[in-house]
Amino acid sequence: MAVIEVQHPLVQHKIGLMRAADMSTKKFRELTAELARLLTYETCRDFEVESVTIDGWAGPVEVQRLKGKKVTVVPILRAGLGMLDGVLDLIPSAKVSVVGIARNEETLMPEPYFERFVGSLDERLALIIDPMLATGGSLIATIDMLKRKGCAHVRAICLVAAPEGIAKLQAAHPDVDVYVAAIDSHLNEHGYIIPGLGDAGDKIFGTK
Ligand SMILES: O=P(O)(O)OC[C@H]1O[C@H](OP(=O)(O)OP(=O)(O)O)[C@H](O)[C@@H]1O
Ligand SMILES: O=c1cc[nH]c(=O)[nH]1
Ligand SMILES: [Mg+2]
Repeated sequence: MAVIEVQHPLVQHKIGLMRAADMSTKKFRELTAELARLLTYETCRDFEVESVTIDGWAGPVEVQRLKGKKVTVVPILRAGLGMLDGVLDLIPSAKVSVVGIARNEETLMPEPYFERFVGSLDERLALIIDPMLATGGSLIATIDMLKRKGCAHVRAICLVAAPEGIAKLQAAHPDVDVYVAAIDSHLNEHGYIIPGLGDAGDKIFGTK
């Protein structure tokens, strides 16, 4: 498993902006979508292309086309929804599978409450999206669900990850690569990432 911390200056600038305490819901949501777009660009870097000849303005021209990779994006409710439009901007033909998981605030265990997957998961790359990888429980539970449905190729895109969650994910699913804007220092006693972003779901939806 690899965790790719994307070092692009735009990514690093925007994740830095997101750490400010006094940020409006509108701004936090916009930055979440922008980072989702930039991280998707990196996540698709190794997608296969093929040469095809088309009619160009000056005659036949050889161009590169994506080799028709089947993708399902998998937002983890709620916060993952904040990244969905950004990902679909770059992969507009992707199907969307939705997983609802709430982390129990006392035990920090993931509590799944919804799942709706598209068909042919065995033929698809699943691209899980969630801004926060903290203990790793929510992401691991989502990968477990996808694999039970026959999905063999999974990647994840997160904005911020904690070392504790990365280690747990690595042990549970060594085949899954994760693209992140930042690997932060540690989790606090409530399971929040430090320095982190705070509660991403609340910030995206304006709750609390
Ligand atoms: O790695 P973990 O320890 O599992 O924590 C990360 C999860 O916690 C947050 O969701 P939350 O459960 O707060 O739900 P929400 O998106 O509805 O706010 C976050 O969006 C992740 O899904
Ligand atoms: O830091 C954290 C940890 C879990 N969920 C969040 O939204 N933020
Ligand atoms: Mg939350």
